[in-house]
Amino acid sequence: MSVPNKLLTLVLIHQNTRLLLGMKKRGFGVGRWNGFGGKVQPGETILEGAERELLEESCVRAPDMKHIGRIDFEFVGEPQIMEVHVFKATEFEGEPAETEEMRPQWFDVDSIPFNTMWPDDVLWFPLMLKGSKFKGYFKFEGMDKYLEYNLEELDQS
Ligand SMILES: Cc1cc(-c2ccco2)c2oc(N)nc2c1
Repeated sequence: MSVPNKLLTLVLIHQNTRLLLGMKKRGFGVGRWNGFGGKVQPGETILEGAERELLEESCVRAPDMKHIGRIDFEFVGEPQIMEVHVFKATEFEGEPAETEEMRPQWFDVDSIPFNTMWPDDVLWFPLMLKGSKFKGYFKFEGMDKYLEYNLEELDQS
């Protein structure tokens, strides 16, 4: 019996040579820098979920966020696939501020702290930064290692 995918969002704010990441303070992915996001709730669209999580986790709004990719994450031994929808924004309203969930910080795009991020990021962040659309799949065994992956850059035309 298969289970439906778990829908999640991930929002990156990329302004010229700087990228806004957050240090996850608790829960899933704690101790890693990542974009802002989380579970899509019943009754909201994926975009609404992305906007809500960005505001909750960083105190900023990004009305121009665009859907740039989807990455499916499977964990060995877990039936439910995490379907992560990635959004990118260049403009934002408000001031990034620490919340219970996240401690925001700006990074130069040439100094992204990949060693304290999810191991898949080093593969798809370059696509995100250059403005590509992409579709990915990673099979994780535990939190620190993926056994398989595929990553496809999609045509913009
Ligand atoms: C397995 C996994 C999950 C997520 C995630 C959780 C919530 C939103 O994304 C990731 O995010 C990144 N960058 N790699 C990730 C791997």
